[in-house]
Amino acid sequence: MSPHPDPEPHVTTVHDPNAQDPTPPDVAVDVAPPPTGPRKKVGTSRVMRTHDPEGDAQKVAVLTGALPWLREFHGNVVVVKYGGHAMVDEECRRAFAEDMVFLRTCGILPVVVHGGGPQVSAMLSKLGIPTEFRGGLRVTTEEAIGVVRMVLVGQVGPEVVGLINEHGGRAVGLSGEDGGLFTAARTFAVVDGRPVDVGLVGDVVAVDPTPVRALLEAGHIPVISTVGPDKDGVLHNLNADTAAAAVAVALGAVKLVVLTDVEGLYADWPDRDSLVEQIDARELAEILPTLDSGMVPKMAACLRAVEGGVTRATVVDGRLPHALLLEMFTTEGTGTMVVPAATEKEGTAP
Ligand SMILES: Nc1ncnc2c1ncn2[C@@H]1O[C@H](COP(=O)(O)OP(=O)(O)O)[C@@H](O)[C@H]1O
Ligand SMILES: CC(=O)N[C@@H](CCC(=O)OP(=O)(O)O)C(=O)O
Repeated sequence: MSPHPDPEPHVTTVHDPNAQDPTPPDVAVDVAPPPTGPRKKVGTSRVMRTHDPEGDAQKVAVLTGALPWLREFHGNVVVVKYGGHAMVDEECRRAFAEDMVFLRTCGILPVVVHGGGPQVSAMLSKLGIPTEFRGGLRVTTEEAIGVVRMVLVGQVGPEVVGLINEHGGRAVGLSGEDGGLFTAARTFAVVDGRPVDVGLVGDVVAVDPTPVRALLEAGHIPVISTVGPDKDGVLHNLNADTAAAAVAVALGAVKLVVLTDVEGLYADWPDRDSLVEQIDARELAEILPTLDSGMVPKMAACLRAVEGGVTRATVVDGRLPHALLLEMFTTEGTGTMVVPAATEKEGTAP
């Protein structure tokens, strides 16, 4: 994998934080006090320091290496799509929550759009309602949409909010039905190049970011559940990748990070040697029709984001604790990064 392009100190972002997303005022984030670390106590009060010059040099390199990225992202929105498959492991859930609090504490504005496909499937099966996916989208009947809403808005959303708050964040949940956030329009899946009816599944055709901006301004971490009404008020099931891309574009995010259960995009799935590190929008658009179902909404979302002005969209392995921090604050990054077509060879902006 080739490294991410080096950040330049003079780099400007496409997004003007002062115009749209004010840097939070001194946000009160209730984080735990810094740990004192494994220091050796002698007697009752004296603490002896062990010398580890190599370890110290590594720590300094990590901290100073993060500086250009901190500068780049500070005051800007980063949309994080937290996939249902990335939520299962306890350690990864904790790491995800810590990462959200880390970003917010650094003055970056994370907005979480959560999935919950496996959790919806589990509930449907518990209720004896058959379910299937076509072209990566759940075929959603009138019976199923109630369950989708119940699971995403009533279960998974509050769980993600609770998780972040347990780790010192101030997350607030909202769904596409709240404050006119999403307007959906019925859409189709594409299977073998042909449109296929999947029932009450919508594309996000309009986003009113006002409620999300209000939460950001008040110092919160918005956590969005992806159901939304169409213009007639009929509730639709929205793929979370698609919705995350729409939110990222509407908020002028600098970055969309999609956390999933695979290292990134494999050009020749399932050949594990074919992991793509970087791909530009033009090439992605070409290969999109050839991809397998799970990756289609994900890569289509990344494409939509960068075509809509988001500087970078990345698919990252959410099973790796703190993969998001690695992706955002190291030059090497991790996962698959989608960049706008025009900047493919430039290699300067982070
Ligand atoms: N070309 C590909 N590269 C990577 N993963 C792929 C590819 N094609 C299909 N997949 C599958 O897509 C899955 C991710 O999609 P999905 O299960 O919908 O994730 P999530 O719940 O995070 O949205 C991967 O676990 C993998 O099994
Ligand atoms: C239309 C459609 O497929 N909606 C998804 C919404 C949840 C989702 O996208 O969850 P993941 O991100 O975990 O896959 C579903 O019903 O499963």
